Amino acid sequence: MSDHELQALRVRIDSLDEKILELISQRARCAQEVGRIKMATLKEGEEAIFYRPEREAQVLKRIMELNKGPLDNEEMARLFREIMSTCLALEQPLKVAYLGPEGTFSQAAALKHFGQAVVSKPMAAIDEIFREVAAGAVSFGVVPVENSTEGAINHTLDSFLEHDLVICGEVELRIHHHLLVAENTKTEKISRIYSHAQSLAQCRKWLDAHYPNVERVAVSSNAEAAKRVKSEWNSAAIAGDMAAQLYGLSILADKIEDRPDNSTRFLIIGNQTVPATGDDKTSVIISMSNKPGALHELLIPFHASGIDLTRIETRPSRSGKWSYVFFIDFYGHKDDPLVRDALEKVAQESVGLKVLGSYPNAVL
Ligand SMILES: O=C(O)C(=O)C[C@]1(C(=O)O)C=C[C@@H](O)C=C1
Repeated sequence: MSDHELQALRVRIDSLDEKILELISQRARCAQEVGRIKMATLKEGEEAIFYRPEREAQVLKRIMELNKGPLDNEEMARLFREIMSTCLALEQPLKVAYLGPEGTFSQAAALKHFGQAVVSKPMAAIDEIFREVAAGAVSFGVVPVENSTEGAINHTLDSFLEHDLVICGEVELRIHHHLLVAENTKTEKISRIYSHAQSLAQCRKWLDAHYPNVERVAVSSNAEAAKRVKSEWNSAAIAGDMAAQLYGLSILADKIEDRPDNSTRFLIIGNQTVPATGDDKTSVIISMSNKPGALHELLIPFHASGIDLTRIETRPSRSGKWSYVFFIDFYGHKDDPLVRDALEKVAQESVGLKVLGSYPNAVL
């Protein structure tokens, strides 16, 4: 390519950037106006709801449908995710709690779901995230609920039994673990590997093959593991890209998770119910009396209505020895007539039914 052609393309890019800038500014002014209308139309005692997950899901899906490349749909949606995130911050900056410290996969999930313009607040434990949201100190919380390799995150399920919060969204994150070392680590003398117990489990086979005799130490988070390695010359950490960058560690071995599709699903918890988008999921907790065939009976109404269940987990109910509750996720919104019918029947058969929330299927 000649200098002349390069120059011409750069002039074109400058002119396109000017148009994009003008359009983004116009869009931001529209969002400000939306914010003003939301405030002006409030009834007495009502609080303005600026964040609208159902609308955000629609915007992102529409962009993916309209996109003709060369950027792929996910990349394009991610750009719009950030534009919307900054537009929302003009209406009202969102505060979101996640499982800290900084650099955890939970923080990555929060930023993936809400965009970089949120104010994210690290919490020390899952239960604290629930409490922070319940107390109104933050608008939303992001909690891990299941991992494709290791299964349910029981702390999160149990917290739903203790708090009255609503699930307003979900986000799935591909989890790539790396073996990280600090500048002063003697890599041939590593005698200890720190990580969260879940991450150690997700890399078990790799560790057995490469570091069979090295002590594995479970700590409260991957980011905490990364932090510790900074000051120890004989240890390494298993954590992700964010932690590596934040704590200035280098990657000794990358993508060491045993399963290449290793992913974690996170839930967004808050206080606001979300209207239907036409592509939603619902999560419920059901307790049944302790009798033979209880689970079968509970599933009949879902089957009869053709509702597609995506997950069932069982947890001790905490209200009696050997009694259990079922956490069930399925496609559909609680206001869909078919879902409403099925839930009415389930309520009749069960001892207790609690709808944790209906929310848009994860777009990104
Ligand atoms: O449509 C709205 O209600 C808006 O506030 C605008 C907007 C956007 O930028 O598109 C911003 C934040 C909401 O979460 C959803 C959408």
